[in-house]
Amino acid sequence: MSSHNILSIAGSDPSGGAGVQADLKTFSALGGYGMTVITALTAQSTTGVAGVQEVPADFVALQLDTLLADARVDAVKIGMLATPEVIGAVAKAIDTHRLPHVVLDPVMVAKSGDRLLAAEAIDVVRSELLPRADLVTPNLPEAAALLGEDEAGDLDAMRAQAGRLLDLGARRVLLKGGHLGGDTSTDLLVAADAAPQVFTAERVATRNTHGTGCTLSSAIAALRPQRPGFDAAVRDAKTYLTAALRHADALDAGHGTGPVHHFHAWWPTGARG
Ligand SMILES: Nc1ncnc2c1ncn2[C@@H]1O[C@H](COP(=O)(O)OP(=O)(O)OP(=O)(O)O)[C@@H](O)[C@H]1O
Ligand SMILES: Cc1ncc(CO)c(N)n1
Repeated sequence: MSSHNILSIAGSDPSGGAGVQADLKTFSALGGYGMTVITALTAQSTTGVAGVQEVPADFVALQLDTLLADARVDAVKIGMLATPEVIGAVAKAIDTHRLPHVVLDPVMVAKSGDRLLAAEAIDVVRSELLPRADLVTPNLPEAAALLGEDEAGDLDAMRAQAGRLLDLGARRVLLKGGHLGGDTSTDLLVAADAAPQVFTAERVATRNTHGTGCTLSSAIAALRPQRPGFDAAVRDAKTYLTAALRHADALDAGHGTGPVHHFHAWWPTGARG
């Protein structure tokens, strides 16, 4: 197979730092061919979200069915979903089209604090999407919201919460510890049928972290078809993200929380698979 088709189902971020724009840059940098189904437009910059225009669920379904009637998709990244109706349309497409390697980033709130998912939709993510995803990648606040618990404050609490997310029906969970602080940035991968794995990277000293979550989940989706399993895809995706964070300060894309840099000259060609 010459290339892999990677589908992003997500919202648009005009600043190019998050959403489908970040996803496409990531797919390209890692040797995938990117496709998109857009769930919402945001009016957004590095300083915040000024507005959200949701795409009607039947039009999300039409985008999915039109694309998937024609094209093979090798992995899927799901990001911003906005409404319960859109979640329903995406869940249906996963079943109807038997989508492979589904990576669910349960986006709820932007770095700026603005809501990207209706509060009443959290229950629907839990019941409709968690069991359909091959990997779900919550940050600490998202895991807490899905569980209806307080945020984990250390690695032990992360282990316990990741286990409870498996109990809710998730197949694999990558619980991202970026919000814990400290000198390192530690994420925990758990699955029902494998020992937990800890992925630790140096914490990059930058305020430009807009789109880290989008980038990580997209990198995992892009790499999964090129790797033997999710653990190898997560390991290499984290390496990619850390490098993209290291290059973030070279950009000049706004005055707030700037984006990470998908500059692939530094990504070793041999590692692209
Ligand atoms: N300064 C940093 N240096 C290195 N890695 C980081 C840094 N900040 C975050 N990360 C890593 O980036 C990934 C995503 O981080 P985080 O937990 O903050 O996700 P997020 O809140 O979902 O991001 P987003 O707001 O873009 O959705 C994780 O692997 C985390 O460990
Ligand atoms: C469209 C979009 N998706 C996801 C995020 C998460 O950071 C964002 N800020 N904007």
